[in-house]
Amino acid sequence: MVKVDHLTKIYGHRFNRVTALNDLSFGVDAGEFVGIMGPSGAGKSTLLNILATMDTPTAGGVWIDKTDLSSMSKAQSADFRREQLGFIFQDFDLLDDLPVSANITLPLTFVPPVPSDLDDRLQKVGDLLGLLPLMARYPAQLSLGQRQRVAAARAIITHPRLVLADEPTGSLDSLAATELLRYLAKINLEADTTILMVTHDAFTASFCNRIIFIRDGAYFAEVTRHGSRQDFFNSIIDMQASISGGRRHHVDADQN
Ligand SMILES: Nc1ncnc2c1ncn2[C@@H]1O[C@H](COP(=O)(O)OP(=O)(O)OP(=O)(O)O)[C@@H](O)[C@H]1O
Repeated sequence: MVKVDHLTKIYGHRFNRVTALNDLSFGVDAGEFVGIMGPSGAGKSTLLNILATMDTPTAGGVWIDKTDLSSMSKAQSADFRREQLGFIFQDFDLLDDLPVSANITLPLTFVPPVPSDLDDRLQKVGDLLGLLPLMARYPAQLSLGQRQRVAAARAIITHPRLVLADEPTGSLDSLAATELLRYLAKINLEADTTILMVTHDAFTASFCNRIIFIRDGAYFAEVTRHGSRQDFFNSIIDMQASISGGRRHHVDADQN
């Protein structure tokens, strides 16, 4: 589904060069919920920007469902972004003047023709994300967690091949974060949506099926969930400790 192939991104010129991504390769299968972790400056945002077709690599390439991102013009990239990708970012980006329902359907009403099954899709994502009672409200009348669920609904109403999430729980308290993560796991399972999520947080990452760790722009290691979420959480903490050369300390995944 996603192939990141020897991806390198160098910013700046000559005396001021920063290698943000350094020959990074990995793959993601359809239906996976993959987390990307790594220390600050590891290249996570750079990777996400390239996957989102917002930036281009210096070398190497990315394929999403057999589409070579480098083969597209700017206009094609914009269409690809709108039609094939869904985005969930930390600061929701909802339009204050539109009710929840119109915020969710925005990616489908923005560029005509509006699909004939718009109401049906709205009903389905509203149901999936527990938003049906909130459809007539405006963003200002929602909690932060509810707003982020609206953003998640908006991200999947187009039936994207891939959802890219950047610290989606960053603005939420732990209760709202847990709720959102349960919904993301549900989207992954029930809507059969492939999700790639960048996060610093081991608790957030423990809702994924697999975590890819990057350091200094290069692949470092990965951890796959086999047993309980608590075990997976502990493995993530271990790997975070080893990536930063520190010692591990386990805490309870549900009290983090
Ligand atoms: N536009 C840019 N120009 C020059 N250097 C950049 C630019 N964007 C990022 N970098 C550098 O590239 C490296 C990777 O940055 P990136 O933002 O991808 O890391 P990150 O893993 O997302 O970090 P964080 O966890 O702190 O958000 C860093 O050294 C950063 O300073």
